[in-house]
Amino acid sequence: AQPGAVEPVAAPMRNLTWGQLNFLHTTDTHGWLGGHFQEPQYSADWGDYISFTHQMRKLADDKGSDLLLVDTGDRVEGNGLFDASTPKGLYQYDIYAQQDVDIICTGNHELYQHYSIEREHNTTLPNFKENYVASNLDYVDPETGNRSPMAQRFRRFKTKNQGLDIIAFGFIFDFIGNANNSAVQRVEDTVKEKWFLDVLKEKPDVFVVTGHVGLRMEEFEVIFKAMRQANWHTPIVFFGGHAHVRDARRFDSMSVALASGRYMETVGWMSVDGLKKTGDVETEASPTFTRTYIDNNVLGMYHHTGLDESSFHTDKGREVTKMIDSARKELELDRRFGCAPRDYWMSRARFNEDGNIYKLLMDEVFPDIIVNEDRRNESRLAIMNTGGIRFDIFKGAFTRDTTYIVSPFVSEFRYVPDVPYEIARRIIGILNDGSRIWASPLLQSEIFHVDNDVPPRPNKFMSAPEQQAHPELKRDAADNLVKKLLTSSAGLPPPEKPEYMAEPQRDGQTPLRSQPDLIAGYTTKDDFGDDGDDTVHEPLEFYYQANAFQSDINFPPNHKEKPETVDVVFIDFIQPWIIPALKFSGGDYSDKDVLKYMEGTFTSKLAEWVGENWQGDC
Ligand SMILES: Nc1ccn([C@@H]2O[C@H](COP(=O)(O)O)[C@@H](O)[C@H]2O)c(=O)n1
Repeated sequence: AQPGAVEPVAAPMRNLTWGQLNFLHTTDTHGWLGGHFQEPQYSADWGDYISFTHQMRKLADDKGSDLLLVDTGDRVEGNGLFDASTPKGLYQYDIYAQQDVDIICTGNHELYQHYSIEREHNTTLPNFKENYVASNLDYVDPETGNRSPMAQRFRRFKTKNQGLDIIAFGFIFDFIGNANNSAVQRVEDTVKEKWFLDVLKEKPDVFVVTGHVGLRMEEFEVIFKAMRQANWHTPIVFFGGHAHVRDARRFDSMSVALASGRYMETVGWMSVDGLKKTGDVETEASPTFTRTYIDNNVLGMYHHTGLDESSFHTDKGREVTKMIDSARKELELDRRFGCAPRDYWMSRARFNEDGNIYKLLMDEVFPDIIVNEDRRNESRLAIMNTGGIRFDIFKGAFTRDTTYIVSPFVSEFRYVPDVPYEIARRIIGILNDGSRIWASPLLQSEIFHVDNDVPPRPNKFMSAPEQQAHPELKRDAADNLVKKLLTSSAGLPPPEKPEYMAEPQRDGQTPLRSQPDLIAGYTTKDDFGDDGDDTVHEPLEFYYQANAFQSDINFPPNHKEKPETVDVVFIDFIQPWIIPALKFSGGDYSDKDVLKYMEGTFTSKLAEWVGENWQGDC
């Protein structure tokens, strides 16, 4: 682990089950190759992971089984190691490439910016060559406009020890926010293509579908159905991501899916037994599957390899730890901007309660930072999506690294000037509408005049991915909240507590407080049961948050008086929802009415604010 990281402590562990074919899975690492400095249970770095995979491959060789490494994208954006350099990723791509990943695909974060698509194309692709698979993603040459597959559409290979015949795919969900030097083909169209249908006629021992796709998203369903229609008898193992959660799903008796969390907190383990090898007597495979979510720390890695501090680490692993350490120094990631006076949580505190990160932003940060000198005296509503905040703030040092961990995006503030307050006040309620209005194609065409070909963009995409993946159990409560929001006069969440914020959700987990020494962490419940986490944890609390939050700035001091007009200021990412929300509120606005509000990104403004306001000791 990195120097300065807090040491993990031993915790009750569950063992891994090995099979004929085994997988280690990373996803949504978002630049956290240095591990977590303030959370010991996730403190292993990419160098430790390299040592771990080396030792696990040796174990596989000893057992005569096979081990494959999979990564399902979103390797970039979300940590100083990627975001703090100019250009972004100056050190990250090289550090990441020290790992031998057998199957790798692309996430949406590799595609938001023109620049990161170029890096994917000219750096990650050559680094991983035939291991990179892009089943529904094309690269568009910015000079010629020519469109060609980002990488091969599928990969066929034999495993090292048993010669198992594998056909692997690499999908991305139907993402539409990509820069124009890439093109994502809809999954439902891809599975009708000749090349895909031809591959399904083959009879490998296993299909491996990697995808930057949440396990419960429709895209995996579509792929599974298309595959099973063409091929009834081949086991299929899916590896997904994007949702930032630990999850496993059973599609049928021969097909399962695994998702392995986020931010290098989790290394996913999947084992498959009962496979039939090509050439075996013509009987059907009857595979069995196991899954484990490994907490990313060296004590767990020692446990699973049966090694210790003196025998576990490899030269290459140590070398990569040094690469990370020196990159962090070059980037001055430990430079302290201020000291957070307490913890601020994204979902471990209620939306409107002290200690909630959005409340901090609404009440303290926005009124200071959302200022355009020429319009300083105008009343304004400043709106941001909760998904724009990516991580909690822990009490203690707030560093250059923390800034990017909390807010990695290059988003800026825009505004629509002089909107009648009667219209503007309704926006926040509509953004947080828990009913299905945003998903209605009729509403899109009739009210928003959006071309019917444009798929609706559900408003939950403004919230944090972890919440987007959260079970729909809160829909009724969310609808009630919306009704209140739409009828409340300020458009702000009403003062009384909405039902769905009243009690924490534990993701259906069993409380384990009977064991006093447990560290709080993931207690996953998936289609396999509730024994998936390698470390036995005390459950974390989870409070549902709104999609977007709002600060009323420079309002008349007497709260009963309301301004005639306000500037509607918002983070650029949510423009696709702001304009329809304005229309829905009775305002005839379009993208043409949107102007830049001020210089600087939210990220830079947050860092300045911390520097000016959190100058205590830590
Ligand atoms: N510029 C951006 C980009 C993304 N978001 C938020 O992130 C969510 C997607 O996150 P994944 O890591 O799962 O891809 C998206 O739904 C937004 O909430 C953002 O706020 N600004």
